[in-house]
Amino acid sequence: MTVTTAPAFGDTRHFPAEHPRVNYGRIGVLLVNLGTPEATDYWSMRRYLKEFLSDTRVIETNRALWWVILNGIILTVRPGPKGRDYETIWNKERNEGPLKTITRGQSEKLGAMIADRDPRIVVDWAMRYGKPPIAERLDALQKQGCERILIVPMYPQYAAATSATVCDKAFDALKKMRWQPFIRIAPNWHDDPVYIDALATSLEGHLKGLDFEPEVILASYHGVPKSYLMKGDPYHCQCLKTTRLLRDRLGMSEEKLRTTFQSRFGNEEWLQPYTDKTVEALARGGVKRIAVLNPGFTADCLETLEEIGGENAEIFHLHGGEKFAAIPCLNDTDEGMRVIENVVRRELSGWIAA
Ligand SMILES: C=CC1=C(C)c2cc3[nH]c(cc4nc(cc5[nH]c(cc1n2)c(C)c5CCC(=O)O)C(CCC(=O)O)=C4C)c(C)c3C=C
Ligand SMILES: [Fe+2]
Ligand SMILES: [Fe+2]
Repeated sequence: MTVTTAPAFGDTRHFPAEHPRVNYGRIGVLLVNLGTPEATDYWSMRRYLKEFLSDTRVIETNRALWWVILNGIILTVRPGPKGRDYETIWNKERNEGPLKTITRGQSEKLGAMIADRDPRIVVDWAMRYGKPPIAERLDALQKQGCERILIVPMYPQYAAATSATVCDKAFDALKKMRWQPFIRIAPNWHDDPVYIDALATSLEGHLKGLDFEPEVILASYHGVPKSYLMKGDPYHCQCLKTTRLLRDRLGMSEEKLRTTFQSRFGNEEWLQPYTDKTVEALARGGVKRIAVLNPGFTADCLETLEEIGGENAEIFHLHGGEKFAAIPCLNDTDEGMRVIENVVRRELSGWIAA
C-alpha cells in the first residue's frame, strides 16, 4: 500500500498485515528524580540503600574497600534508624515517600499544562533508584509511540552524583532497544531567571505567613564530598550562584541569606559550611530566629522534611534558638510548575512548533 499523506500517530493502516504493530509520531517527556524506598521496613530500606550506595557516581571510594564497608557495616546499621526517619514523613494515604507523591503530581500537572501546546506530547516520571525505574518508563513511552524523548533530571544544579547518573541509567536502557528513541537531556537551571523568580516569590510568600522575621536565612543544599568539587564537579559553584542571584533578586545582604550544605555522610570532608554546624553556631551566637530553604530540591523529601524541619530545628532550639521556619520546596505549586514548564518548553524547541 502506498502512503500519500503522513499518518497520524499510532495510525497503522499503511502497515502490511504481516508487519508488527508499532506506534510512532509522539514526543515523550520523562521527569526523573532520585528515588525513595518502597516501604520503611528494614528490608525495603536495605534494598533502596544498596541500589543507591552501589552507584559509582554517588560513591567514588575504591570499589573493593567500599564493598566491604557497604555490605559489612552500612547495610546492617543504617536501614533500621533511617526507616524510622522515613516513618515520620511517610505519606500514609498513598503508602509512599513524599518525593514520589510530589514527582507524580508534577508529571500530571505538566501533562495538563502542555497538552494544549501539542497533543503528541506524553509526560511521564521515573526514579533513578527504586520504582518506577527509568528503563520501564522509557519502554512505556516508546510503546506509546514516542520517537523522541526529553529526559529531565529534576535537579536545578548539576552534579555527577545526580544528573549524570540519570543519563547513565537511561543510556543503559537504550543499549537494549532496537528502535531507539532520539534523546535530549534537559540541562540544569541553577541561574534561570524563572527559577530564581519562583524561589523569591515562594520565599517572600512564606516569610509573610510567619509570626516572626528571621534574622538569618539559610539556603541549604545537599552536600557532596569536597573531593568531587576538586575533581571538577560544577555543583558547588552552581549552588553559590543560585544563592547569589536569589540574594540580588531579594535585595538581601550576604549576612542575611547564606549558603550551607547538608546531609553529610561518612568521614570524608564534604562541602562547607555545614548546615547543622551553622545552625548550632547561630543559636550559640545569640541568633533567635532563622528560616531555612532548600533551593536544590525540586520536591520535599527526607532531607528537607526530616533533616531540616526535624533535626536542624531541634539543634537550633537546643542551643538557645527560639523560632525556626523550614520553607517548603517549590514542589508542584504554581511557581514550581512554572519552572518545570519553562525548562521543558525551551528544551522541546525544534521538536514542537515555536
Ligand atoms: C553518600 C553519598 C551521597 C551523595 C554524594 C549524595 C548526593 C546527593 N543527594 C541528593 C538528593 C537526595 N538525597 C537523598 C537521600 C540520601 N542521600 C544519600 C547519600 C548521598 N547523596 C543517602 C544515603 C540518602 C538516603 C537517606 C539516608 O540514608 O540518609 C534524598 C531524599 C530521598 C527521599 O526518599 O526522600 C534526596 C532528594 C542530591 C541533590 C545530591 C547531590 C547534589
Ligand atoms: Fe543524597
Ligand atoms: Fe565553587
